[in-house]
Amino acid sequence: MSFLYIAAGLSALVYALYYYFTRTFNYWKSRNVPGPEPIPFFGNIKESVLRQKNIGIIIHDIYKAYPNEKVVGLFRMTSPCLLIRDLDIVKHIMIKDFEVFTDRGVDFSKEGLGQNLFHADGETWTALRNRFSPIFTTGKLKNMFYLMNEGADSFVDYVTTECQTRQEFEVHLLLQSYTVSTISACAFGVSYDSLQDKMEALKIVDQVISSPSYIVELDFMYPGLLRSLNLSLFPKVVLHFFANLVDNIISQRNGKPSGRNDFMDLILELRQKGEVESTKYGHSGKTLEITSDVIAAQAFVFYVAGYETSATTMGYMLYQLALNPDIQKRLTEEIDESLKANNGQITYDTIKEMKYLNKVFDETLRMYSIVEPLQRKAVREYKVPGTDLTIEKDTIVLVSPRGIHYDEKYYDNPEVFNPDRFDPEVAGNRHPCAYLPFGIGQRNCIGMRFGRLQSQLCITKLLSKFQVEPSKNTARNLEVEPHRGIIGPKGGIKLNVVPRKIKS
Ligand code: HEM
Repeated sequence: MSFLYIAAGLSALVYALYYYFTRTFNYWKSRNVPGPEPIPFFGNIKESVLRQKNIGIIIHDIYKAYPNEKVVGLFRMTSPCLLIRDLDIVKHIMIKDFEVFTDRGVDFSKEGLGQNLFHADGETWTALRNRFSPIFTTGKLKNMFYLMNEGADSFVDYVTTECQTRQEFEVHLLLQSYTVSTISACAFGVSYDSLQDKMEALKIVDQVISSPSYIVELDFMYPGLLRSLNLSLFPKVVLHFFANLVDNIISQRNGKPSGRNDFMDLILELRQKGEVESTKYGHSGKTLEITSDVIAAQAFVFYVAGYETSATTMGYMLYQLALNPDIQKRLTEEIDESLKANNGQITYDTIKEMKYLNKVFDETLRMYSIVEPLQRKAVREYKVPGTDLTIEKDTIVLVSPRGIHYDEKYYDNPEVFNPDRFDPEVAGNRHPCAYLPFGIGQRNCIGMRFGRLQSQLCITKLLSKFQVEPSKNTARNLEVEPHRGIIGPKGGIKLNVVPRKIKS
């Protein structure tokens, strides 16, 4: 008898759980929005939750499966969200109707580094963006260029020494040593004594950030939970690391700019000036005091967003150059000419003037856009233009740059690496939302110019002395790492780095 009770109790529990974890699954059907069939608990992102596929690849697969749809309804766990495929709707959401989509929808505890530009929403984001935009201007970057230059020179010295004993490198990791040192110098004025120290610091922060944590999935299941429980996306060790780093730098500089012109100086300058006038990103209605917490949160986001994105872009770029020697030759010729014309010096302006370098860079990010998918949250009800659909307040909308970048409607033979797609006449005829590696609109990447500059400078210096070639271990079919939140090569990128025979 008791067996029957237990069996009945278990069945009721299973039914209750099944009901709970499928309760929303009629959401898109009832609104006539097409989309893939969700499965209990996981919705449409099971392989991402099980760390078998990167979330960016899953969203790209969904994009491909609905070639004739403007929008597709899907479920991240049990939460409905809408994938936007149509570029005119993308333009409305990201640019024209931005006031409805100011939020990214991953807001969390303010004390837990949540007051950073990437994750903050609402008035905090508006105030932060108004405040911090002035430190990313061309003038400020030019002042910082000397710091990047030093970093690139010491990186090339390091490669030169290493090349005496080996040819093959895992270039993704190698390039991270450069971006970590550059971002450390440009953001915090930290110069480590040796490359080994940099790699150690990188490993610690990187391991902590990328170690398996299911807090993101918790946020998918219960949007807003993290903020209401005052939880952070990041472990305490990361919070303490950045809080201590910032406190030390501020006290070393006596709370004032030191003249290094790095980000920390610029933030301290802002703090001295008091409130900013600019309201380009809207009226926040609230004043934002630049406290140590706010500085630590920006230091954190500049650090994380600054090293990995650029190192990954450069890694993929070298990979494609190794596989396409004609393109590498053309780029090397441009670099050699530019160096010759400028007495061997590379400046901010010479980088900007290297047209082919810029095209190779753009084509790399077309094939390998790093931040996938883009995300916004509707802050109020919204009628989706060109459809009969009205989305509710708090609906998350997604855009798949990778889906768009590999769509034959916008790019012929998208699997082929062809920098000439970015000839100004060709690129100028494309829809403004057909190329989105840095996002688009008012909430696009604030560090775009910094990321381009540090990557292009490093590639220029490296290719002025070395060439890259496939090695016997170079993967012909690079897979995307499923464990990380952004796009990156699974197992790294192995290439031979060979000193060039420079003609005298
Ligand atoms: C190749 C390098 C980089 C790539 C591909 C990249 C890409 C992106 C993308 C796609 C976004 C989201 C934009 C959107 O939702 O519309 C973003 C946001 C952001 N990026 Fe970057 N990024 C790069 C470098 C950097 C660097 C060097 C920094 C800082 C030093 C940085 C800081 C940020 C910040 C703070 C945001 C959030 C902006 C906001 O919400 O207001 N990024 N980035």
